[in-house]
Amino acid sequence: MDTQLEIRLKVPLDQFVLDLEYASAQPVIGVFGPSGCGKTTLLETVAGIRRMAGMAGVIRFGGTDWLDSARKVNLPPQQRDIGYVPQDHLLFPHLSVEKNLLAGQARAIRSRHDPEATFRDVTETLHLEPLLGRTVATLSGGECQRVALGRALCSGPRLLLLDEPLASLDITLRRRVLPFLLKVRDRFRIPMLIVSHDPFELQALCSEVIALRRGRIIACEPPARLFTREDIYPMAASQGFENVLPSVVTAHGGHKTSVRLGEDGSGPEVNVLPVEVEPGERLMLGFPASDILIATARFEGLSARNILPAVLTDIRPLGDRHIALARLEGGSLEPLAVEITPDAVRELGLRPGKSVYLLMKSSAIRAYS
Ligand SMILES: Nc1ncnc2c1ncn2[C@@H]1O[C@H](COP(=O)(O)OP(=O)(O)OP(=O)(O)O)[C@@H](O)[C@H]1O
Repeated sequence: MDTQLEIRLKVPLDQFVLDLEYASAQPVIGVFGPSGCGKTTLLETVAGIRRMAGMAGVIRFGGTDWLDSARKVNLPPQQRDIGYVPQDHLLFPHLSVEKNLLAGQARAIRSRHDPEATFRDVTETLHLEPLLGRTVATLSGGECQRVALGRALCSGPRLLLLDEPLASLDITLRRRVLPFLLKVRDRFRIPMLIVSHDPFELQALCSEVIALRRGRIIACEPPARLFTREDIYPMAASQGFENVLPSVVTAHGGHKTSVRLGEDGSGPEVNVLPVEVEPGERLMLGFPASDILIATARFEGLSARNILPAVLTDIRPLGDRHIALARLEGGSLEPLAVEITPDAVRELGLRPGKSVYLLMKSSAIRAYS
């Protein structure tokens, strides 16, 4: 894959220097890290909104230099072909949804796209048709986020920059708006750079995640691998860690929905509580690391509906617990993180390479359509 985004940057801040070297061809890149580590500064610098004294380096996207301080190149935001959705969405509150979307379109600088077709596509993908005549001031938080995303898309961007796209929403609403982001990713296939402190969102959306600490990259990996690292997991698990896996619905009815894990549904079968979906549709599943049990034998007479053979790939001490990484048999999924006590590790003789079963109650698995 050719490098799409290249960043070599030094930006002096209050307490430290944002100091990065990064190049990637990944389509959807996440930026993760504690508050104040430089995530928004990075995004705003890529957008061309943040222009600070002492800033030096190169930002190149798709072969175009957006910033090259040595050559005194620093394109203004409107020449960078970006769609930027800031944390507080900055919609025009007294204008209708339609006018807000058209304002995005008016900002398009070169028309590589058909603005009317894009408008139709965006409103349909984000289910904005019923809202077009409403003024923004009357919308809910989740609706505002969808409009802000729509406005950014209507400008026909080559790169979407999203700053904590769901952070202003409560957890229930966040999980309801996330599927729209997934639809945007899959429908428009525009590269994205997404700042978020939510490992769930980043696992669901991104192919690669950068972890920052005090302005420096401390890790850069596919999300499932990044969040299960010993130095990242405690940060990612502060509110409980969920393994996120895509799946394809195989059957729906009665008291359960059955899916097969994996983007293409080639992984093992799992049962979840009933969800309003049709066979063939995709579901994003969340498996809380603290709700998965490990067994060394296949016991009979358990109420858990999911008993999946797996192989342990690693066991890592993390403070008062251990995390075991277990690769499910069948398919090519990343290993799942399972929280377990040191006593259980010792008494069950758990070690990398050991074959085990993962036990999951259907009701412990969260499904998002
Ligand atoms: N204009 C500025 N001049 C100097 N320092 C700044 C400026 N803006 C922000 N900073 C400092 O840079 C650091 C990074 O801020 P930034 O907003 O990029 O962090 P963040 O990771 O996005 O945080 P959060 O998750 O809380 O939004 C902070 O210590 C902040 O005080």
